[in-house]
Amino acid sequence: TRSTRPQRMLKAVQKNGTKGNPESVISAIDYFCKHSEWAMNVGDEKGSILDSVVTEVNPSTVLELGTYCGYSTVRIARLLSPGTKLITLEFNPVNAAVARQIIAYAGLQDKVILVEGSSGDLIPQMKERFGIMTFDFIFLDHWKDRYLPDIKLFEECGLLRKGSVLLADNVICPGTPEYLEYVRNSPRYESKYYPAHLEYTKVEDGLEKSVFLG
Ligand SMILES: O=C(NC/C=C/[C@H]1O[C@@H](n2cnc3cncnc32)[C@H](O)[C@@H]1O)c1cc([N+](=O)[O-])cc(O)c1O
Ligand SMILES: [Mg+2]
Repeated sequence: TRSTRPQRMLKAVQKNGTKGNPESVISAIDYFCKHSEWAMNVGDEKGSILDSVVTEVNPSTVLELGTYCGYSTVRIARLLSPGTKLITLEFNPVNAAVARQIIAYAGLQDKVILVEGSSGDLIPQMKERFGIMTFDFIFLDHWKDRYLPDIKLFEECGLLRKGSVLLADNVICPGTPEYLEYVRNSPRYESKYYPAHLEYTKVEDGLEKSVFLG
């Protein structure tokens, strides 16, 4: 059967990237998306904002929802301090298989735990399966109608602490109106919008950073 876009993206990484060099993997994916096929990676513009927030937080416990091809996984993992690992959740096995290879090509496999499954099922298992008490940093980039139910799940499972940072992609395009309304109106979060553009386009989009106040 015909290859998938993630599989074609992996080929481009193996062709144009340098093994063990995360920056070259990021550049190879951005080049592929700009010159061959658009894909829903967070991209270079929003990716730089992601980088700055990760660097500012310098998290010890990290969770990503929606690995897709591993582009933002590589962006985040390359910035983590030695010994810190990020957990990333992906329920499409074909995408997960591509992401594992892209993460390994970047040489970051020892800093990433990719778990296949849905966030709704896996979030309640974080404590028992991975010994996580609370997350310092969470990147939301999965199905947009899952952002709100999953943030409520984080609260119910006691996975947030005073100062936990949630960074959400696509709050304008495709948009996550219910999530935005929740974090911007809840007294339990301090929220800030980072304006940017939809990856590889001129369409308005941005990231919402929400700090849990305890
Ligand atoms: O739809 C978008 N992203 C959804 C991402 C989806 C990816 O996360 C996984 N997933 C989903 N819920 C999951 C729950 N649990 C685990 N994996 C999950 C899916 O298997 C897919 O690999 C999107 C769309 C546009 N766009 O312009 O259209 C732009 C973007 O930046 C986007 O992020
Ligand atoms: Mg996105």
